[in-house]
Amino acid sequence: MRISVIGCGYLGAVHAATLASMGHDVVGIDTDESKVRLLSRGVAPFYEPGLEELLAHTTAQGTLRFSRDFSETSGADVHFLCVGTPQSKTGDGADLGYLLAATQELRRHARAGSLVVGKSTVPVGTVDVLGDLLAERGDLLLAWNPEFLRQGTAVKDSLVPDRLVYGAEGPQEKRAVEMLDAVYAPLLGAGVPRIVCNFATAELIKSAANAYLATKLSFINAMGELCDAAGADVVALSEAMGLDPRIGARYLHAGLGFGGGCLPKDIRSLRTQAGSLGVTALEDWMGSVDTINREQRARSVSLAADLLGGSVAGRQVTVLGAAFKPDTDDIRDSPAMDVAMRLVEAGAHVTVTDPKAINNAWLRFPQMRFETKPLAALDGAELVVLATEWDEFCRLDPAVAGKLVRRRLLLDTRNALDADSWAAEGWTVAGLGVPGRRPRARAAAGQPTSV
Ligand SMILES: NC(=O)c1ccc[n+]([C@@H]2O[C@H](COP(=O)([O-])OP(=O)(O)OC[C@H]3O[C@@H](n4cnc5c(N)ncnc54)[C@H](O)[C@@H]3O)[C@@H](O)[C@H]2O)c1
Ligand SMILES: O=c1ccn([C@@H]2O[C@H](COP(=O)(O)OP(=O)(O)O[C@H]3O[C@H](CO)[C@@H](O)[C@H](O)[C@H]3O)[C@@H](O)[C@H]2O)c(=O)[nH]1
Repeated sequence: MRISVIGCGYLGAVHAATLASMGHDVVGIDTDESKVRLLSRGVAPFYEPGLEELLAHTTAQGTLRFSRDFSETSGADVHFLCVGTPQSKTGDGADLGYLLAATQELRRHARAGSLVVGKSTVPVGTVDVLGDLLAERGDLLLAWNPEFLRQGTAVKDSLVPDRLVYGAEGPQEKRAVEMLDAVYAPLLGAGVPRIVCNFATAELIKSAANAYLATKLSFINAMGELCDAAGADVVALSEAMGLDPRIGARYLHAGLGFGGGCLPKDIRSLRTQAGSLGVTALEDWMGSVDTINREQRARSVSLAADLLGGSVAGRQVTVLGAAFKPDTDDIRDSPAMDVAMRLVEAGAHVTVTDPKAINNAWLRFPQMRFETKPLAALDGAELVVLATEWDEFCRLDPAVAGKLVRRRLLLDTRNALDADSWAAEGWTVAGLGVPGRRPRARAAAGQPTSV
């Protein structure tokens, strides 16, 4: 099929490349000239494992191209809206300005009978607003197909998704579903489940999924606070809980909490939606999830001060990690950068290192020093803070690191390192929710776990 993808950021570029790899003829449209220039050469404008190979292949074989010119959408049968819906500057709701602008442009160029499909994450009711905009044309179809990919595994998540959700309604429903089935034929053929529902349900499925993940994370982090107060160990607690298949171990990893361009803004948007629709229990709930999450950043900074004898002022602190999670260069609402900034504000001299996110971070945070090599970043540190659990940091040799630092103090905010081996090299290791820090227990399948 001929497809246009409007908005080629972390979501759209991956979506465009994976659709092209499935055999579709795809044009990606973005207003950002530098992004379009890079993508057109088959170069990814951000770090996402597997994307560059896919882009290089599909642009070279001619099934994928990029443009700033909206008129290029006129040949497409299906258009995917993938522009940003960031938190609005005036409140916690979503800023729909990019989505409205893109829809208006598309209305001018899309050919009769083509299908407009939203993938951006939106507050419930947005599709109706876009539907009204498109209705002025009278010959375009509309569907909503929220996206669930995660950065860092976005290519795999797009090629092997857990499910496909189609929001479709009214007299257009049958045709919209047929067209989406044709787009996703290889995935459906491989057995990916498909759920067809109305617009409001499709919008809310996406919000609910992110809110649930965030809830799980804030729950375990609140339990971590309780563990700190009670002398218990949240790592063992989480592991034991996660072995119950009704609970599951994923998104139960306690530590610094969640960040990124999705979960934080999406729970705030859901909070606003719940408030405006009078569901105050959910509004309060989302508020608590957000508050607990933010508290992990403050707790980390106060633990850093405790480790340094009460204050970080004037101390040399190395923060391992800038990205909001491993395997991405994205620093949007990054817990790591938040902690680094709070340490700077408390008077510390902060050096940050990250395998991929330094280029995004150094322009925005001139108050700190950046190093691309972790060993160089450790030089002279009085405290090391692990804030993003990149493999490269988890593999650091505590003996080698110990020779570079001034003091062997480690705050592992992700509870990701093997505390025993660091302690064996003379390091004092602290973490969130692990007051009497013990090594992480790893349950072997079928064997009893002792912690
Ligand atoms: N990042 C993810 O992992 C992910 C996953 C699922 C859903 N989402 C949702 O997808 C949407 C996009 O997120 P993102 O992370 O890709 O954002 P992003 O900021 O990385 O990308 C948005 C892109 O849209 C472009 N753009 C803005 N206005 C435009 C216009 N009028 N016409 C064409 N292009 C325009 C921007 O230049 C940018 O490249 C959001 O609603 C987000 O919540 C994101
Ligand atoms: O056990 C865990 C798992 C994750 N995180 C943190 O949670 C945040 C979000 O992680 P993840 O969900 O893997 O990344 P995203 O790429 O933000 O993906 C989320 O947001 C996307 C955008 O809406 C959705 O499409 C995905 O389904 C949803 O997982 C990161 O800061 C992680 O460090 C933890 O602290 N502990």
